[in-house]
Order: sequence, then structure tokens, then C-alpha cells
Amino acid sequence: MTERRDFTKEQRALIGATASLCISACPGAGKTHAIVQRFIERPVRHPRKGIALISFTNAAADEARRRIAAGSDLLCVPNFIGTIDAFINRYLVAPGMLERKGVSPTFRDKWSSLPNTTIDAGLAISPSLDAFVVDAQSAKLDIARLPYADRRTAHNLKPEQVSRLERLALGLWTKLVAGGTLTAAASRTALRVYLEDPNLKQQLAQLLTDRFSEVIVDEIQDCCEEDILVLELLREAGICLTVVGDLEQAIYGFRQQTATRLSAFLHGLPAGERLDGNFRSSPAICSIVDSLRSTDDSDKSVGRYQSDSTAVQLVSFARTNELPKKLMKISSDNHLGHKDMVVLAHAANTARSAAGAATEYQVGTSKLALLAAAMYIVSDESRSGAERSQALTSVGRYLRELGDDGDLQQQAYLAKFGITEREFREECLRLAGLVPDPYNAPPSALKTTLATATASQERLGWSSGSLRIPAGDDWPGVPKPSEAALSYSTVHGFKGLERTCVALVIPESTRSDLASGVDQWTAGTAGEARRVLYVGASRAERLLVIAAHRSIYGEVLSNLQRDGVPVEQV
Ligand SMILES: Nc1ncnc2c1ncn2[C@@H]1O[C@H](COP(=O)(O)OP(=O)(O)OP(=O)(O)O)[C@@H](O)[C@H]1O
Repeated sequence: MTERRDFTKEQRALIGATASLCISACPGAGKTHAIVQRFIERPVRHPRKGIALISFTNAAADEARRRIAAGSDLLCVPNFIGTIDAFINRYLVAPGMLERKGVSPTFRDKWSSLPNTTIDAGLAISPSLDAFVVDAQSAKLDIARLPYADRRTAHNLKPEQVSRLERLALGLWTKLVAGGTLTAAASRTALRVYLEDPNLKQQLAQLLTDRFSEVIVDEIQDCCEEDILVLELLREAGICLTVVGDLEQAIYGFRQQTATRLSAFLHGLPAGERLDGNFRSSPAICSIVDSLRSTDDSDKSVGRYQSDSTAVQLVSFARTNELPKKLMKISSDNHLGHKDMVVLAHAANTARSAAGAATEYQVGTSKLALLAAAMYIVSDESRSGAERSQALTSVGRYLRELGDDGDLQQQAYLAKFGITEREFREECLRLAGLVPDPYNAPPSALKTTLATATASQERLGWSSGSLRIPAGDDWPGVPKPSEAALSYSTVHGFKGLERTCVALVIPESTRSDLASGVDQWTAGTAGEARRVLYVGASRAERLLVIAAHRSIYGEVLSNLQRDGVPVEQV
């Protein structure tokens, strides 16, 4: 089962409640631990029904699974542990689509994981279908979703050219969805449609009641509008609902639009006592978390660092590439190893650079170069599992585009070649493993190796014939190993996680969202940018380093002093 621990009286009240309940909690209050324990103890169990434990990110769902012993029956049907997207896909959209269209859908993270999903209108750019905001009736190009290099070109397109792209995008989207392939956004569009049909809504509610006696939702503050629709459906269906969260940790923009509806929903649930004991962080960190919070709630350090007197460390910088050295020195001065520190920032590039990692690479646009980069990343053990898995998806996509069946939907393609999705990925992995470092030799060598991979070509139906060798038989760009001096993440990506030492980077005031969070903090106003600072700071257990650009350093220092946060300038 889980790690042994003594739960507090407040945590026990959450674990043992026998009816629906809404609990708010400070960061590090152990709400995730408590709800995992509730999932295990199941005070509202039913002999045939399961319990669902829903999180908002894959990382959080993985963490919940990790805390429940591997192989435990609790991880199996009829129980569910996963993200809200997976819950919606499996228990609402899949049965809804089967009922409505007689099709069992498949779900993809992004359209770009599928072949032939770029929109080619004979213009200077061919955006991915992912760059469009689509509902069932219209598609709209969202320039912010384009690669940086394409944005200027996109801004210069004539209105009729944009309309042409949008028409083609809507056509492709409609074709893919009708064939039963959906991304998370498409799935939510379908969900709305299904829940507007009273009969179908009733059927789906019945399916949920037959399946679950209780649904537990972690991080309730992250709900968007469709998620609230689902919660309302669960409540109407009479399923016991246990929801926990911290409204101050709402750091996704859509929360703004849903705040009122979410509050109304939460007010309809019986409220439990707020959990205000922070097991994660030292007193100094609890103190800056209180300062960053826009309400008057105050937390108490009650965990293993409650007697630690280390102050928050404040460091100034002019350029982020000065930071790796400074941060490493701070971690050694505090007797911490480099692995104990994570560098967090709002933007991935800032975090990457402050951690001393290689910058993003440009590998060119030829299929051979793209395939080489994806194969290289798949085999690069220094990269994260997510990055390598995404690269494997890209290998699959490029191979499919090299075949005659690129237009077939993935399910039809797999059926045609008599393989499962898993076998498809294994084949892609095998192929990538043939040339773990394509950059050791010129592009023509990779092309020759691919031409001799006949078993893979037959099994997956692709051919290397159309691959062009880049000019001069030289690689246009080479992905550098992603070995960073320190580990790093965006604040959003590190939500729900913790580390002994966190370095939170606040870049130059004119360019950064976090700097506007500092303005909100100074002015005492609530805002998402301030909440991002709050989430970032509250990930630290023993040592929090605030790396503030020199343009904002003074303001950060005076806020800390104003609120009595123990601070040391380093
Ligand atoms: N009763 C307890 N006794 C000791 N340590 C605890 C207890 N409950 C939780 N913890 C520890 O506190 C830390 C935070 O727990 P958890 O991640 O569950 O908090 P959380 O409320 O979900 O945090 P957040 O919302 O900030 O992500 C973990 O390291 C956990 O092991």
C-alpha cells in the first residue's frame, strides 16, 4: 500500500468522510496524500462499483499511481486513476460517440502526431492543424500556436489566404473527427454536444452511476468549463463527490472565465475544515507563500523542516546565463547536491537557460533531417521520458507520411497492416534504434540505412525513395544533448511536485509574466501571474532561491521585507 504516515485529525476527516465534501488546503497540506489514502480506504465503497481518482495532469495521476503499490487491485477496473481528459474520453465521449455515430473513437494528444495533418494551401507557411482553434462549425488560425519562425509570415497573410487555410483546416478536422479520431480539444467539443442532448445525457449519467460509487477530484481549481459540466453531471447522478484544492493555485488562464461557475458549484457541496498545516516547507518558505497569497489565510510549517531557519535567498542577475554558476554555488553553500535543486520559470526557455541547458535547436525542415532528429532524441538517454516518447511519436508520423497510406486514419491504417498501436510503436522504436546517432555520418548514410530496412518497410508500409538528401550532404542543424547542469521546468510543469531546493527565476520586468506577478504582489491585487509565483515558490521544501532580474530585484526585496519574510541577499 502507500508509505506509512500518521495523518492529522483534519486529514483523517477528509479520508473518512462518508458523504460529498469540498476541502480547501494550503500548498503542501498533504491533500494529495490524503485523497490517495481515501481512495485506498474507500469509506463509501460499493461491492460492484469503482472509485475514480481524477487529477489534472499526467504527472499528478502518475504520482497517485506511484503512491498506491504497483500491482494492487485498486489500480484495476472498475476503479479509475487518471486525468480528467482520460476520464472524459473513456466514460463520456467514447460511449457518446458509439451511441451517436456507431464509432469507437481513438484519442490523440495532438493532431501533429498523425500523418498529413499540416494545412497546405500553397502559401508561404503550412500550419499544423494544431494551430487552429476549431469547434464543430468554424476554424480559426491562432498565430500564437505557430512556431516562432512562422508568425511574422502569418501576420502578413491576406484575409482571403487566412480564410482559405481555415476552410481547409475545418474540412480536415471534420474528416478526422467523423472517422473517430479526436484530440483533447475535439473531445471536449463532442462532450458539449452530447451533454446538450437530454436523452444522451441521461444515458451517460446512468453509465457513470452504474460504474462509480465515488469520484475524488484533486486540484479542483484547475477545472475549465467542460470539467465543471462533468462535475455537475456527477452530482446530478447522485455520485459521492470529494473535491480538494487551493484556489490560489489556479494558474491556467481559462479559470478566469469559469471562476463564478466553479464557485457556485463548490458552494453547493458541504465544506470541510481548511487544511492549513504545510508539511512540505520550512517556516521561511511558508512565510513567502503567505506573502504571495492574495487572501488572508496563513499556513503553519508542520513537517520535517519546521525547525529549519534558512532564510529565502535572493539573488540578482542581468542575463539568465549567469545563473547556472550562481545557483550551483548557492546549492553547495547550503550543503545540497545539484540534484536537490530545480530551476523554475514561467517560460521554458528562461528555465532552460538559467539551468545551463542547451538551447532549442533548429534541425531544418527536410523529412530526412526531421526523422534524424526524432531518431536521435529517441535514443538520447539524457532526455526526459516525455521528450523521447514524443520523438517516437514523430518517428511514427514521418514513417506514415513516407507511405502510400498517409491519408488513412490511424485505426484503419493499423487494421490494414494487421498491427496494434503498441506493435506500431515497437516497430518505430526498432527502426530508431538502428541509427541511434544519425549525426555521426552524413545524411546520405542515414538514407542508405533506411533503404535497407526492408522488414520495417514491409511491416509498416513505407519507403525511403522520396527522402531528399540536404544540400551538400550536410546536416542543417544538430540537436545538442539536453544535459543541463541543473534540472529545470516551467512552473506549470512542476505543479503538484516538490524539491528540496527551488530556484524561481523572475526575468526582466518588461518581458516577463512573472514580473507582472511582482507588480500584483506589490499592489496587493490578485492575478494569475501572482499565483504562478505562489505555485513556484510553494514547491520548495528547505531552500527557496528567488533569482530576480536586476530591474525587479529592489521591488521583490521590499515586498519580502514589508511582509516580514526572512530573506538573505546573496
Ligand atoms: N500527515 C503527514 N505527515 C507527514 N508528512 C506529510 C503528511 N501529509 C503529507 N505529508 C508530506 O507533505 C508533502 C506534501 O504533500 P502533498 O503533495 O500530498 O501535498 P499537496 O497538498 O497535494 O500539495 P500541493 O497542493 O502544494 O501540490 C509531501 O512530501 C508529503 O509526504
